[in-house]
Formats: sequence, C-alpha cells, structure tokens
Amino acid sequence: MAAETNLSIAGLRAGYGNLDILNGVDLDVPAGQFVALMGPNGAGKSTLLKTLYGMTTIKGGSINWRGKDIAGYRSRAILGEGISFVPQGRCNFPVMTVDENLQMAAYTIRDEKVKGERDYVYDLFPILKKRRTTLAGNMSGGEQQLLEVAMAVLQRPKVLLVDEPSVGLSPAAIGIVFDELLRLHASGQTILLVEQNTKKAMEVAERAVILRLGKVIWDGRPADITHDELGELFLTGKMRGEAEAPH
Ligand SMILES: Nc1ncnc2c1ncn2[C@@H]1O[C@H](COP(=O)(O)OP(=O)(O)OP(=O)(O)O)[C@@H](O)[C@H]1O
Repeated sequence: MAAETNLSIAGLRAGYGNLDILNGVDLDVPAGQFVALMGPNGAGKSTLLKTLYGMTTIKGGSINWRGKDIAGYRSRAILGEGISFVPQGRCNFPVMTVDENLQMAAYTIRDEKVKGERDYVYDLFPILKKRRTTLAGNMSGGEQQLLEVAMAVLQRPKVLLVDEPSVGLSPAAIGIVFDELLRLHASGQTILLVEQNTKKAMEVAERAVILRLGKVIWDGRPADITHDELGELFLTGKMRGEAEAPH
C-alpha cells in the first residue's frame, strides 16, 4: 500500500436538497489504491462518488484533497484537480465514433496535445483502438463501458471514480471491463469503484469499504470477510456474534 494519503474524507454529510444521505463518512484513500465501495441498496455509495465529484449538497465535514478542502467545489474544478468520474449507465455520444467520443472527452486539453492523449488511451485500451472508427452506439455494452472509462482516463486523473460498471453487461463483458480496471490499477491508477457485483468487486479491489445508512461500517481487505459475513453486514449492519452495529 502506498504510504501517501492524498484523499481524506472526514465527517462528510451530504445529500440532495433537504434529504440527508451521507451521515458522517470518514475515509482515507492512499495514492494508488483500488477501493471497492459496497453496501446494500440505498446505502449512499453512488452518493459518495457524486459528492466527491461536486454533484450533491454538502451539509458538513471535509474532503481533503492533496492539502486543500475541495468540499463544495464544482465538478469542473474537481476535474481540474485530477478527479474523474464515470457515472452509472451509458454516457457516451452514441452516433459519434470512438475517436470522436475521445475527442469530445478531451475538451479540457489543448488541441495540439489531444492526439497524443488519444494514443495514450489507445495504448491502455487496445480493444478501443481496433474500434476507433465504429459508432459508439453500435458497440457492445462492455465496449461502451470501456469507452466511458477511457473518456475519463483521457484526463489523466489522479483518482478515477467508477460507478457500477457491470450494470447491464453479460458475464463475458463484465470480465473484460474488470480486467481493464485491473490493468489500469497496475499502471498506478487510484480507483474508487462502486459495484453491486460483490464477488467481482472483492476479486479486483485490494480494499473493501462497506457503507450502510450513509456511514462506513466495515473497512478492510476483501480476504478478511466471507460472502456470508458480507451478506449479514448488508442486512443487519453487524457481524455475526456482534451485539450492536459497529457505528
Ligand atoms: N438525485 C437524487 N435526488 C433525491 N434522492 C436521491 C437522488 N439520487 C439518489 N437518491 C436517494 O439517495 C439514496 C442513496 O442512493 P445511492 O444511489 O447513493 O445508493 P447506493 O448505495 O449507490 O445504492 P444502489 O446500489 O441501489 O445504487 C437512495 O434512497 C436514493 O433514492
């Protein structure tokens, strides 16, 4: 594990308008780590990613990012700080080619550098290189998900936030997407992944953080928790034999 902690979330409370969803999230993410955020439906996993990306109402706490508190920054500024977000669901331009989608994703990059950045992304995702002239909307779900990750990676983020990349994909496509995420992580990319497919998430991530009712209730190595214990935590918020919820 890298020693440097560059993302430090403390007492984070956030939600949508008057609705509170995150109820005091504490989480430190060292550079280079691959973290899976898991938990039951409605626990606030996606809300945490959206909050890190400036899309919710922050009610309290802090998001310390490389020495400054970015809580309350707008998404565009957060992107500029080196945090990219791959939202859930299809988010490409379906009637544009892969090449054109990457061009669109490079809107923050100076023209003369765009080609180099596209080549960098094609080196990371050879599957997309083969498809560069294909319309995004004509690719398989898995290929489109890779394109969306690639569009975020094009910004060379220091942290990549990925929300539910497996939704709607076949098992084969899920395998491809997660293999690519693993390769990205091997290249040094810090990743925060929200994933309902707990089996897959536990396979790829080096750390599992479990949320329930807007709080972190378990944080550790995937190898240190069984699937049965995970299910019990999701349902009750406590481990077997525990008298009270740990939060
Ligand atoms: N834009 C929104 N406006 C109001 N409430 C919202 C909004 N988005 C999400 N919510 C609510 O916030 C709560 C947490 O949702 P969130 O998507 O963060 O949960 P999650 O842990 O990611 O769950 P899931 O695995 O089902 O996606 C839910 O009750 C949801 O209905």
